[in-house]
Amino acid sequence: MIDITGVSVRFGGVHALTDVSFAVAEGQTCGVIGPNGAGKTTLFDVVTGLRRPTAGSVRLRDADVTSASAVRRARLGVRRTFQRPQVFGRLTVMDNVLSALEWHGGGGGLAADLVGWRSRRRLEARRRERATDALDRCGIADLRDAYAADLPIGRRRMVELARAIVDAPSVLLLDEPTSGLDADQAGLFASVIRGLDATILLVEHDVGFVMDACERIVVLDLGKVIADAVPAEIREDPAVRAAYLG
Ligand SMILES: Nc1ncnc2c1ncn2[C@@H]1O[C@H](COP(=O)(O)OP(=O)(O)OP(=O)(O)O)[C@@H](O)[C@H]1O
Repeated sequence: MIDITGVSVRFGGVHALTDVSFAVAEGQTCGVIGPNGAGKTTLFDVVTGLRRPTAGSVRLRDADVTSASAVRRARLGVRRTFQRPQVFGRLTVMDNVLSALEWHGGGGGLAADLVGWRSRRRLEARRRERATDALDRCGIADLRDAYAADLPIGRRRMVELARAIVDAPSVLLLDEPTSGLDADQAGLFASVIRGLDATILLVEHDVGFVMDACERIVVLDLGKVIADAVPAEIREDPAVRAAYLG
């Protein structure tokens, strides 16, 4: 589902990633851990199309997307959240989530102008239903009319998650999802992603959360994969303990 083969990224003399290869099977949740500067964000940028690798290839759902734009990957069902939640501060929570459906031809935009008002109203009602469902699942239905800019970071993170899941993503990349969340919110976050029918790649510093939420963990250190195994094995791996877990 996600196939990363021989990916290297250089920034001048810095080798951010060196010959990174691993695959995530359909429906699997795979954690990526490693110390600061290990290359985790660069890897996400390569998978989502924000950065072209210096070498290697990326395949998503059997399509080689190494040279594909971020927009094309989004059309294949790839969604992402960021270390600092990316939401529209001047839109309400509901509009933030609706806008994630808008561009996809989910009933809004120019296409909607071509259909009669009855169909349009039906499509609009369907979009609102889907957005409401995403807000419910993320525990922020009561905040639907609040402006995103007025929310604390934990809530903004849930708005970003609602935006990411509203369109039933096939591939979801989560960059430090629990940062800024309290224990209850992190628990809710874990249960939301567990309920998704998506292949998930997750970067996270909270090792407990990763061990709990992921079926598999890839460990990066200085741009290289130093381990790739199930959580129990990762916990016992001497190289991982030395580099990261301590
Ligand atoms: N745009 C850039 N220009 C130059 N060097 C960069 C750039 N982006 C990242 N790097 C370098 O590449 C390496 C990997 O960085 P990256 O941000 O991917 O690591 P990370 O594992 O996500 O770190 P963190 O946990 O701190 O977010 C680091 O040495 C970083 O300084």
